[in-house]
This record gives sequence, structure tokens and C-alpha cells, in this order.
Amino acid sequence: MPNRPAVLRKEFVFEEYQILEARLAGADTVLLIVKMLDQASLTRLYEYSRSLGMEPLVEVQNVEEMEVAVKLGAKVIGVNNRNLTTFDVDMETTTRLMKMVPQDTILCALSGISGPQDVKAYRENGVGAVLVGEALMRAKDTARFITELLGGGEEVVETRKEKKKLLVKICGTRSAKAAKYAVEAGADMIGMILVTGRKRCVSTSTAREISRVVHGTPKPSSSSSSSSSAASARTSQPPTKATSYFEHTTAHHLQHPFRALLVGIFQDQPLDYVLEQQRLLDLDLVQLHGSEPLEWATLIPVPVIPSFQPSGSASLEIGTRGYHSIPLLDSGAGGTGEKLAVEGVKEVLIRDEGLRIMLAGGLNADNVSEVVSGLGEMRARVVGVDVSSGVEGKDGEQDLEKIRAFVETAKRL
Ligand SMILES: O=C(O)c1ccccc1NCC(=O)[C@H](O)[C@H](O)COP(=O)(O)O
Repeated sequence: MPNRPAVLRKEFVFEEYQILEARLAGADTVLLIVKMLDQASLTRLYEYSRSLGMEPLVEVQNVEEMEVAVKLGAKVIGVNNRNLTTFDVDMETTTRLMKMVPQDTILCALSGISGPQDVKAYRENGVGAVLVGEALMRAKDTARFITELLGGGEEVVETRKEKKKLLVKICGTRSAKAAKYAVEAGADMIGMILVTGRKRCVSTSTAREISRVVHGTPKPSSSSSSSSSAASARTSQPPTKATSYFEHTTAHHLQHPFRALLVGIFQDQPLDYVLEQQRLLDLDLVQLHGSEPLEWATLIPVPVIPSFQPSGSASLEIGTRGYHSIPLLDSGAGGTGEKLAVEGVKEVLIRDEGLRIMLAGGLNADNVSEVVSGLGEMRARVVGVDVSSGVEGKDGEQDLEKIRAFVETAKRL
């Protein structure tokens, strides 16, 4: 579930059919209420849910039910503060039962949360999550209320107006040496071509070496400070602000505070192959450079970057939220060095003012500044730049100095 918030089917679940239905509808998990299920049914439904890749939220209300949930091995347990027999709400119920919960279990407080004071108290006590229903429905301004619950202040939706450092992706990487060099030069993403038959396609053994290097090489400290929200996303600091869709995905999916991310590039290959390579090479992101369906993003367990051409009809899907993490606007079929037309980029951005993109297509250290600044005010909506041919020498091999020059130039924009 890397591309969106988790979806819970919060229901009276009493048979497998409902769990399957939830999975098919795109839910990530289901609620199992200990009070309404006998031990055999609870165990059966719990196992069934897990067999579909969904760790259920197991709801309890008292000591006896908590014992059942813990014995079951539930990894996410919710304590209902509302007594379902009397309907009385006692906010201490969660806190009283929490000592029974093993360390690695996420404890959620359910029901009765009316404002930030409740969340603050739970957070201080080590409660891992809260479930808010009625208060959210009653709130006049839902976004502000959620921000307040998270402990945030005045600003409700953080949208990027000011210029931030561009993320840089070095694509077409063919050796562990070039990958290491690019990371140490400050690149945020290292792309390798996994499209069989293409000249830049890497063998499995090289891809494994590149993967090892990208996962093991720390970023230079200066570039890790390019986004404070990215850093907080990867540390224990909980977020305190609601963010727009693309702001969130940029901060959470496209950068890591300590190392670069590894991107595998695919083009019109079977989904099974993409999934297998993602696992085998421990890819952090998958770039789909052909006419793969948008929905694949829900089946690939890491964030997806799809490629669009400004003029192509598929570019209508470019701004669809909830699937890909960030779209790549590229001039052509990928790695061609063909220059992207700035006017085409502007047309795409004008159609959807919330859209954020990465740019590719014939970029190099000499022209990236002109292309990016040519977008005028729309520059703030470009989160990153991607290069392949532009960091290659005449012999077609990656040129380490060109990589450095590209990263340094792009990071200054
Ligand atoms: O580079 C390839 O051989 C390639 C093959 C099939 C699909 C995508 C491919 N490359 C993608 C990229 O290198 C970048 O995402 C981008 O297209 C950069 O292009 P450019 O800087 O114009 O070479």
C-alpha cells in the first residue's frame, strides 16, 4: 500500500466472503471484533485475512478479549473505549489494557476521540494509532481538524509554493562504480534499465551489484537536508500537517534522508516479471515506461513512476491521484536524448494545477537550467529531473564527470 493511505473495511465481518470482497474492492485490511466471534471463527477469519496480505485490526474492549487477541498473535489491536452493551465511553479503557500488549503490536484507541487533547494523551502513553469517526463528521473544517489532531498549528494543507531543491535521478546506470559515484555526487535516485534487449539493459549480476551499492552508500550530508518533510517522514517524528497528494508522495516516496533510492525501469513487460525483479533486486521504486495500465501501481508493492509524453492521449491520466507517486513527463520512448518541448510541459501543468511532475528528455548539465527556468512560475511544480543520454560520453558509456556536473547544476536550480 505504498501509494495512498490504508483503507480499512470497518464492518461487522463474520465470513470469508466479506474479506475477499474487501480485498477485491481495494481495501488493505478488515476489522475483526472479538466480542462477536467465537474463537474458531476469529482464528479462521484472522488467518484468511492474512493469507490475502491483510493484517486485520482486531477489536477488543476488556481484559478477557485482549487476552484472546494477544493469544491470536494479532499485530494490530484496537481497544474500543465504548462499551458496546451500555454505550458508555471511558477513554481510560485503552490505557488500562495497554500493558497487556506485546512490544511489536500496534495499539489503536478506538471511539470517543473528540479533539487533539485526547490524541496527545494517547501519544504520550505510547498508543500507536487512533480511530476517529464522529468528531471528524462533526468538524466544520475537516482538514484543519485533522491537522489539529496531529498536533499541527495554523497551516492546514502544506502546498509547495517556494522553490525546493530538485530531486535528481541518474538513469541508465550500468555499473556499481557509476552508481556509487552518482550517489556520492548527490543524486537522489539511481535508475537501471531492466528492459530486455535495450542497449542499456543490465544483467542480473550487475543489477545486484548496483542494488547493493545503492542500498549501502550513504548520501552526502548536504543533499539529505533538501526536504525537512522527507526527513521527518522516515524518522520517528510523526507528521503534524496535512499535505496535498503529490507533496506527500514526493516527501515520502521519492527521497530517503540517508541514501539514494534504486529505480528499476521497465517497458511493456509482464507484471509478474516486474514483481519478481522488484523483489530480487530490492527496488525502491518501479518506473513503467510503456503503456502499462495505471492500476498496476496498486499491485506493485513499491511506489511507481509512470512515464507520459506531453502530447500522448495517455497524458490525460497523468494527474490521476492514488496510483502513481509522481509522473515522469518524457519526450519519447525513453533514453533517446530527444529534447522535451517546454510548451508541451506547460500545457500539461495548466490542465491540472495540483499536479507535480518529474522531467526527462534530452536534459544535460548545459540545458537543464534553461528548460527548468523556461517554465517560469510553474518551476515550483517540477519536483525532479531525470537524465540518461545527457550523462553519457561519445562512446555511449556513462561519464562520471557529466554525472557530477548534472547533479550539481540541477541542485542549484
Ligand atoms: O534508456 C533506455 O534504454 C530506456 C529503455 C526503455 C525505457 C526507458 C529507457 N530509459 C529511461 C530513461 O533513461 C529516463 O527515464 C529518461 O527517458 C531519460 O532520457 P534521456 O535523458 O533523454 O536519455
